[in-house]
Amino acid sequence: MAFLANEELKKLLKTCISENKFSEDNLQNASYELTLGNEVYTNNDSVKTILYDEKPQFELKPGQFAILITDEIVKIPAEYIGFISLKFGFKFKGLVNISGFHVDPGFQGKLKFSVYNAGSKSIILEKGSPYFVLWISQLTSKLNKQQEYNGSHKNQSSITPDDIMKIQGDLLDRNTLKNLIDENATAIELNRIQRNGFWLNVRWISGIVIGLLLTLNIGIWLNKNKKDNALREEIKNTQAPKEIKNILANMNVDSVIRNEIDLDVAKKNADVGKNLDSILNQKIDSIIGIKFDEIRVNKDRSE
Ligand SMILES: O=c1ccn([C@H]2C[C@H](O)[C@@H](COP(=O)(O)OP(=O)(O)OP(=O)(O)O)O2)c(=O)[nH]1
Repeated sequence: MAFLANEELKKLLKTCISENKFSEDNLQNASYELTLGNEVYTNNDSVKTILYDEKPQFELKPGQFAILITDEIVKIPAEYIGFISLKFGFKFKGLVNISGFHVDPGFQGKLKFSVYNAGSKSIILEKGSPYFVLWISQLTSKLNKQQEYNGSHKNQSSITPDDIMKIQGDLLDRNTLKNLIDENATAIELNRIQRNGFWLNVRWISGIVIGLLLTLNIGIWLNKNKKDNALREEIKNTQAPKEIKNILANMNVDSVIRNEIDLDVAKKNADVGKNLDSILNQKIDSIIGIKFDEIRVNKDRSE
């Protein structure tokens, strides 16, 4: 068994590459370069893509699978065997040949390649460009008719629905995974920011509410204190006996609040020329009267 060199290869392939598609230009270093046909299928698509002269290219994104098919129909006679591969230049870009590497004696048809872009960038492929390499080796003896290839790939000429169904679907390749992780990380970050914002608002609002309540309470307390002081001042200035004044001095304004209202009424109803002191005294007198009675009752009880 020996591999055919350029001259033998040329002689053989002139008849074994059909439709006069053989070109001497494609003979390279004891191999023949096969070109990309007009069909391609990538795993994210629902159907295959037809390439034509106006739109001869397609993009194979990182992490995508594709089925490629040669333009040439190859026939391998019964005393030969073929070996196939991708050209190094495209392998170097990350294009990996997943499919097999041999062509059986007796095979006839277009060759299909299942490829994967393992690189980090998209690979652009174009109809009619030479991406595949074919070597042919001569067997030690010719196979008989029964031994020749007669399998399911005989006379394959296009990418079939069955081929498509075998690789169809989104794959969780590293780029898809990276995108998913990035999207989730962004969603989590947004969620965190929103939650922080919410609690920040809650803190701000509670701070404001607590501040307002404190201010209100302090205001009420100050007002009450002011009133207490005013009442004490009134008591100090009134004509009541000293003993009563001393008792009243320790009283809280709350305990005389009703009288305070009476004082407002008294003030309102007072004649313009009437002395305010006498009005205040009126009120204090009424307090004194009540408290004095209470004190007396309590005193009587304790005695
Ligand atoms: O990457 C490849 C490998 C093989 N072939 C063709 C040539 C080969 O002679 C034929 C059958 O190959 P193989 O016997 O490896 O495939 P199979 O799926 O086992 O075939 P079958 O169903 O005919 O037994 O398919 C391709 O088109 N592409």
